[in-house]
Amino acid sequence: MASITLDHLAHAYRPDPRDPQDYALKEINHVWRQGGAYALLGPSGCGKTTLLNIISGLVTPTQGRILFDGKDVTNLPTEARNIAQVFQFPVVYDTMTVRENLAFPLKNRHLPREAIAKRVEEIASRLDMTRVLDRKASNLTADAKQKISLGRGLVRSDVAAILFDEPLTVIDPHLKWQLRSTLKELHRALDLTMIYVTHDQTEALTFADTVVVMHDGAVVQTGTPEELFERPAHTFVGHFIGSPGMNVLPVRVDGATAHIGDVAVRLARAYPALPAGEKIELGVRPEFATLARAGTGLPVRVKRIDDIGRARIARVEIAGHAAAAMVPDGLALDGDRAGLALETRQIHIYAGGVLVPGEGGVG
Ligand SMILES: Nc1ncnc2c1ncn2[C@@H]1O[C@H](COP(=O)(O)OP(=O)(O)OP(=O)(O)O)[C@@H](O)[C@H]1O
Repeated sequence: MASITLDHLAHAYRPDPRDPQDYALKEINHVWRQGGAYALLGPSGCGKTTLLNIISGLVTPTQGRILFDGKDVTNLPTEARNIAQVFQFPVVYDTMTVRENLAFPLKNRHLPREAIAKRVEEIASRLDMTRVLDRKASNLTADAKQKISLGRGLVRSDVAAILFDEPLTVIDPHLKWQLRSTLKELHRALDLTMIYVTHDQTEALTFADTVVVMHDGAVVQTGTPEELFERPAHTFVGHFIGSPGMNVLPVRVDGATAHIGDVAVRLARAYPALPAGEKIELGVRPEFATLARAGTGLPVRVKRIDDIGRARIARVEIAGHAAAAMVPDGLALDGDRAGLALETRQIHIYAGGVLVPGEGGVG
């Protein structure tokens, strides 16, 4: 295992990159801690695979260095990096048994027979594959084959890191849920550095202690699932994480008051120095916005109410802008007029999409 440092790393596929848009991966500085469980989360095309390929050595970055435990590996090939990888689709030897498949990476490293047997049994048991250990891989389902791929990634205890690239794509939805928890348990038990690439927020948030969110080739936030939820560093993170995502409303801010059209909203902090020329927005998650009787809180019009099982969500309009809010049990509405109560401390202000910390704590 190793800590992995990305030092001023950037990558452009075109040979003559000039401006930021030419980079598939914009400059990133990051340390993947030894033993950490990380998710690399972002929509299709945001640069996740490019970054993963730089870590594994399949792509040499245009700029910057990559260090494993302080040693520069930027120009080392994949074989010299001691990385395990699990891809979207199964990579297994069909003619071998499950046991032989799992043992293969260890045999290659010339581990003693007893050590191999013990480790294979352990990994098979954790993946619930003990019963099929002596079956040929070719006779198994796609799900089971992908479990073998996961096992082959996990079986070596000496790897610098395990990289998972959307590993549950081919897995049946029911089993997917179970495997997500299994991977989390395996991380705790095996003490390996794991980097899990996905575009699925549920997968990222269940697996990772730290989530690295990417958007348009750049890392927009690195944090725990709680931090991403409670303090999105970018409006993209607010939108992308959460269901429904964060409300983002254009505002004019005057000290510790935001104005959404002619509706004034009191803020917990003051914003005396917002950059001129940037779009200023207020962000508040629906979970911190509660519908109330008309005449209390901020005036809104209710467009519709969606029942999403665990909660009822009101789709409202505030000063002409759409927003979502929670509907408390027992609230009786009179027509489409209602009030909106916002949790002041959970309101964030963004300039050009980026969180502005604000000053002091008002109220
Ligand atoms: N070999 C390549 N040559 C040129 N451009 C590439 C190459 N590979 C990726 N790109 C471009 O780089 C950008 C980032 O792609 P990348 O595959 O890293 O994103 P991703 O987040 O992994 O997306 P996906 O989940 O769809 O694979 C995209 O605009 C893509 O078109």
